[in-house]
Amino acid sequence: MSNKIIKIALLDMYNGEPNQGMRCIIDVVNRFSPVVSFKIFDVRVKCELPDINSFDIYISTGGPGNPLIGDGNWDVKYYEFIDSLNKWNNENVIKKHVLFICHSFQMACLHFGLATVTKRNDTSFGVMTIHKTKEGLIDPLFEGLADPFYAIDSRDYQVVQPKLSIFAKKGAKIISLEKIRDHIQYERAIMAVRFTDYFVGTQFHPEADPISFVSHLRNKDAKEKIRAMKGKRKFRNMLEDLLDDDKIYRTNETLIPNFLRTAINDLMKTKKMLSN
Ligand SMILES: NC(=O)CC[C@H](N)C(=O)O
Repeated sequence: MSNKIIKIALLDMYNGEPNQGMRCIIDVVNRFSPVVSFKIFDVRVKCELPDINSFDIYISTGGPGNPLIGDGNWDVKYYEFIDSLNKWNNENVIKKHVLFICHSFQMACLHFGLATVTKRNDTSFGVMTIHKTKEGLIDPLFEGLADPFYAIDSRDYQVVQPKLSIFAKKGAKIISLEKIRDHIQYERAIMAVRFTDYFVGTQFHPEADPISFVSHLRNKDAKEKIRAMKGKRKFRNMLEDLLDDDKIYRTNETLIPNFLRTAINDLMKTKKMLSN
């Protein structure tokens, strides 16, 4: 790995399965290449986790399957690693910044005891509207995004039933929610949480770009499944949403860049402070 100032660890949670997430995350991270370098860790297949002393920023990806179940090995090590990052932040001036995406977000919510994770009645897949909460309106992660904004969602599970007393005790905040579904009696799922000043997570995929979505639809079975699920008109509307500059492109160009910029600025400031 090169000597660039800021080191990013990508925690690959895809369990060896083909996915669009890794390419999209690498694409966004590479926009910061003058100042950052990155290394990938295969958490679920190889049980790989980084050395905490060697990396500044961590992005933990989405992944397949039930977030409540691991193999008793990688999941235990993963949770221990998250605890060690948290402990580090409580004890050190130079902080470790972490972004949890989708599967990792669900696991983090469970681990911190903030909410329940249940299986949805149906798969959520496509371009969704994401609503900022009052806290979300002022969170730097969403700066430059409208309310609501748009994101790609791809999941069978949901984070629901927040334990508000635990949120209050830990200082965690719900920063976005699912769309309001008037005619359906379901609880709105939690779509993003600020766990601490340095840990934040989203249920949706902020890394997704329109190309990744279209590539997924080149698989005939996937396309048919989604078209059947949504109906022809909604499916076509979704394709149109993909081309809109203010929707998926905007989220891709804004959210992870906000996370990285905030983290890089903080790291440069504290590192400089210590070297003075
Ligand atoms: N894309 C994802 O990370 C999905 C998360 C989880 N496996 C679910 O189905 O809800």
